[in-house]
Amino acid sequence: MAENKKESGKTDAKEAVLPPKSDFSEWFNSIIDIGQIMDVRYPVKGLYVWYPFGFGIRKRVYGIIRDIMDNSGHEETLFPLLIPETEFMKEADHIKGFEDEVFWVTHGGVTPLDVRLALRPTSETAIYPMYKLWVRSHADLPLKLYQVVNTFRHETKHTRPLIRLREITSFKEAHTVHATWEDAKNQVDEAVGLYTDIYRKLSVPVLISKRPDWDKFPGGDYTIALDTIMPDGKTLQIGTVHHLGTNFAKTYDIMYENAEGEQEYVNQTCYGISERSIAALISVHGDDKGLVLPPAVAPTQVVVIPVLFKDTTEAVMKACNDVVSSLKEAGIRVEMDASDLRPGAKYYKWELKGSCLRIEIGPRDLEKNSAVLVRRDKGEKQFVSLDGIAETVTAELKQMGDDLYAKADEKMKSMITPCETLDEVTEKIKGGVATIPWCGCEECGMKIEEETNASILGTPNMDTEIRKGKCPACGKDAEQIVYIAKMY
Ligand SMILES: Nc1ncnc2c1ncn2[C@@H]1O[C@H](COS(=O)(=O)NC(=O)[C@@H](N)CS)[C@@H](O)[C@H]1O
Ligand SMILES: [Zn+2]
Repeated sequence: MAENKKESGKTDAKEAVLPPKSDFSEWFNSIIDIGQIMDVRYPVKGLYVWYPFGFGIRKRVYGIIRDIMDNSGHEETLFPLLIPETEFMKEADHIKGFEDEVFWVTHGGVTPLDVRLALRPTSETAIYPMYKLWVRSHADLPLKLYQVVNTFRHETKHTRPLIRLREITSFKEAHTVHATWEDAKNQVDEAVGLYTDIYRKLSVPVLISKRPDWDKFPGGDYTIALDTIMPDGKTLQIGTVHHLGTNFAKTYDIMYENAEGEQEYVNQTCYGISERSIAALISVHGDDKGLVLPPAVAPTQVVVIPVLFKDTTEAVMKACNDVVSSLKEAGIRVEMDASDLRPGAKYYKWELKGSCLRIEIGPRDLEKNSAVLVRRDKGEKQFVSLDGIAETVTAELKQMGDDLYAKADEKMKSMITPCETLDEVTEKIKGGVATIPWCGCEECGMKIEEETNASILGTPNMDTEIRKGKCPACGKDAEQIVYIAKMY
């Protein structure tokens, strides 16, 4: 699809002006549109349409996710979308957690269905009846499957593209089965590590915490969550890992014969990531000019722009074509922009689209066998030799991914403030995350959330965060701290 031709209905980049990133909410809504990520005009609330450019980012993000899942003993599969009410309504806590959110199919054509079918909000109740048929002995364990599907949740809170959808189009859910509680705990820890690796490849820093009991997954034992801090200081939950214990095994009667020949309930985990991963990378790295995409997921990593003058056009075009071919040979996603746009308009267009590097070549560069290279995140001009340009660019792209992570990680850490009183917390969560001691009892937790009008994300998953102090709700000695923030 030619970029500068006005597509039917698309907001032309020149017309719509991107608000400054400091007005994050408006910036995000605008970048989704003029950055050609998703079209929000689909006539069903909470459902959005991927533009091809946005889908190109999604394809690479989920390529990274699949690569990490496939190389850590998981197998990908696919379960049905529709779940019979009889199966869906089996696990009491799970039902309570999802009954307000589930969409039901009640008719086949004009014929009412004798059993209503749920559109999967998540797939435990589709998968676990099959796990009961598949798991027989400890030799079948561990079973580690995942799928990337669309799921449906009738979200009542404010829906938002990529952040809170009613059709979650990119729901990667893993469901594992183990012989013991300890094996499942080890899998939870492995999954947290895999998610951390995924987000490191997206250059997105994460806060890892154990959710308080009142916020764990419905039907689970405990939940470890990965959050990131968005530019407006609110946190976005971008991954969750749940230890399910034997809860679902007892509900769905999933048993295995142990080495002593006895029947035992299995222990399970499940863990999910959605297109919030894309919301996070767009939000954390973007700037006033538009998208800043980590090279690993940018549809166009390099744009080559010829600087043309009448008498040197042929030589410059040849040099540019040579650069494009050598970068393509090195596996780099490169485009040449030889359109008749003015150079300034070209820079604007490719900066908005988040291409990582711009290479300009004009007659003066040719005389020195060099080119001008400009990195999207830094903006400075570098003069590089045309010799070995593919190696130079490959190294620069790697460096950019590392630098984006380091910069975002430093920024996130600067947005976390240790506090002693709830008034301090209420102040600090306007621009980030507060930490405060907590005695660990639910009543105090509820009181802290109420007084600060914010959420307890949970206790840091790393022991490094131990800080002794007094629980602000009851004054007792507290051995742990909690993260508190406004959440999306
Ligand atoms: N409405 C939504 N829109 C976009 N992403 C969502 C939405 N609801 C949840 N998510 C994302 O999906 C992840 C997994 O969802 S969940 O409810 O926490 N966990 C599960 O459903 C478990 N079955 C693990 S797959 C969440 O961490 C969150 O990042
Ligand atoms: Zn307390």
